[in-house]
Amino acid sequence: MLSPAQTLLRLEDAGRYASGKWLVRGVDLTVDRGEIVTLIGPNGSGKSTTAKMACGIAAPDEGRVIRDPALKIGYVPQKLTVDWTLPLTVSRLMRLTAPLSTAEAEAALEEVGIAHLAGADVQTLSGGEFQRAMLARAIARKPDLLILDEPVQGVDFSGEIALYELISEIRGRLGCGILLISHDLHVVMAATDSVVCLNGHVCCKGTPKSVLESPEYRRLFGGRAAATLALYEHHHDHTHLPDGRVVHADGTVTTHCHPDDGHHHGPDPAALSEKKEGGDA
Ligand SMILES: Nc1ncnc2c1ncn2[C@@H]1O[C@H](COP(=O)(O)OP(=O)(O)OP(=O)(O)O)[C@@H](O)[C@H]1O
Repeated sequence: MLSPAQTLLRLEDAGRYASGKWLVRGVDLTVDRGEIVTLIGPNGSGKSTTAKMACGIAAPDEGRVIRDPALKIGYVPQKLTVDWTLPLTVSRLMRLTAPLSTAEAEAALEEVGIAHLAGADVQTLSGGEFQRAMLARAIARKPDLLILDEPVQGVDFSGEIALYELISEIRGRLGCGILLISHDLHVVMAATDSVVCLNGHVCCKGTPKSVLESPEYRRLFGGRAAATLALYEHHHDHTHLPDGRVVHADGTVTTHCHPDDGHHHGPDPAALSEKKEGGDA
């Protein structure tokens, strides 16, 4: 059970195994009501797999994913499988997978600022408009938890800022928790309460402020510490090979990696795992 009423989702040592390899392992994270938790990490580090475990599309093969069965989840996947040869209006996109009243659809489109595009063909939307339509679809049923897998794809820099501001506003209005996946921590930094960095497992985590201020972070990034983007670019102590094996900094090759397997020589993750200090960073 999730004891504090505020905790919406908890992953405990969660891992997913497929095609003979671990896609991600040892993921511990919680999302509380009203909190934005951001998952960052390089390509293939397990962010989407973690998001799928969080929303129940993929079951963990080890560890646990705990959430109230009655929890309403709004999910924006990284990829959408749609037959684009058929015309699809925004209004129809809203109802593709779930029944929705016209009033609910209109209210959600209004909330994300694209009510005027309800009748537009989805293929004619700009990158920012499309992401807003996806967001509208996810919030239409007033979810307790929003899971957004790279919600700023195809959006330019100023559009990204506007979208993250909108996501923060939605969190305030709905009072929901948000699990956000992003490559661009430099923009998302201001809009997140807590950051979890993945590299096949949890590499480090904490509030953006605590991560930026920690000696471990400064040791990792040196003179670039002020550049928040560096958190995403930092040197991981191992590399994942295409066949699923892992090359560690000491040259050892193993079939998998795990924080406790004795091959990891980065900063003590516990030192970065400071609990929320109160207030948004
Ligand atoms: N169903 C699957 N079967 C086999 N391998 C998979 C499957 N799904 C994902 N993978 C692999 O697992 C790893 C993690 O994938 P995942 O999509 O979670 O990474 P990601 O961090 O979201 O990457 P990106 O930033 O590129 O979107 C990748 O190496 C991917 O190729």
